[in-house]
Amino acid sequence: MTLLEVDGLRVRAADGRALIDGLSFSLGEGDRLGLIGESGSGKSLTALAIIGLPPPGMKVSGSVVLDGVQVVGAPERRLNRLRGRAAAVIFQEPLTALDPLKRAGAQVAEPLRRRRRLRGAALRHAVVDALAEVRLADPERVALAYPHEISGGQRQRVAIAMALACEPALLIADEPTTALDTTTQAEVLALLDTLVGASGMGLLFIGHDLGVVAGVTGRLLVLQDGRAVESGTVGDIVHAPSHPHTRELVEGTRRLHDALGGIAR
Ligand SMILES: Nc1ncnc2c1ncn2[C@@H]1O[C@H](COP(=O)(O)OP(=O)(O)OP(=O)(O)O)[C@@H](O)[C@H]1O
Repeated sequence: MTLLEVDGLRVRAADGRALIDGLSFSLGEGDRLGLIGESGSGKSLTALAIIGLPPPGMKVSGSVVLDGVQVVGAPERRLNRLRGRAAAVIFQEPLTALDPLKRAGAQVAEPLRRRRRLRGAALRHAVVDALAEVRLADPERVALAYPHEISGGQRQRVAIAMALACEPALLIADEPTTALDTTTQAEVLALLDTLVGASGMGLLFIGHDLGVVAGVTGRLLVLQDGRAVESGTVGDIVHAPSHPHTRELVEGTRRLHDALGGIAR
């Protein structure tokens, strides 16, 4: 079944500029798609439009059907029921998702209470289990910590636990590792890969680094100035990029890998 069908999506700024211009793609249940493009190409706006949360003043048109529901123009009540369950988002900066004034455990508890109707001791156990599932070494301690008391990597794991607690059909990961150091980035990517694989949820993985995006998805959509310029499998795109912008992305990644290889030697 189709989980997400984006058709002719257009997002305009308040001054009328087209920031997303006629974007179309679809994702089936359990599918993975990488949305790749340079900074400002419209990746985050696409994610926000999918969950019906465009920045204030922007005008969205076209069609986004998420889990059978038309998101564009839907009333807030309908969207609220859809968010979390149909699609949950992990943002680049985990502090976007976390409330600085609430302990991590209390924040993970919210979706568990709502989605699985857990209460009391069962809820407390489920919170610790959810934190352990994202490989937090000391889940009891993390549950009692405030966001500023844990590291960036731990915060992102808590944000992932919150997203997964919603048991979404689709996980949208918007540059989830960009703010992390390289080692933590690799660990969090491997974790996402494992958890998404185990749950069978769909994944829309957004990034600017071809090496990172290709590590978790087999299919790519390349975005430039709000338009899709190329799509295909990672193999096709890496070996025979057809659009000049895609060629630049591939060349850029090759140069970086060569340079890093040089340092390692
Ligand atoms: N709240 C906003 N108000 C006005 N313009 C915005 C807003 N958010 C994004 N834009 C503009 O929309 C365009 C696309 O932005 P978007 O954040 O989707 O890019 P991106 O590809 O996610 O970039 P990055 O990789 O840097 O996060 C950019 O030109 C940006 O300046």
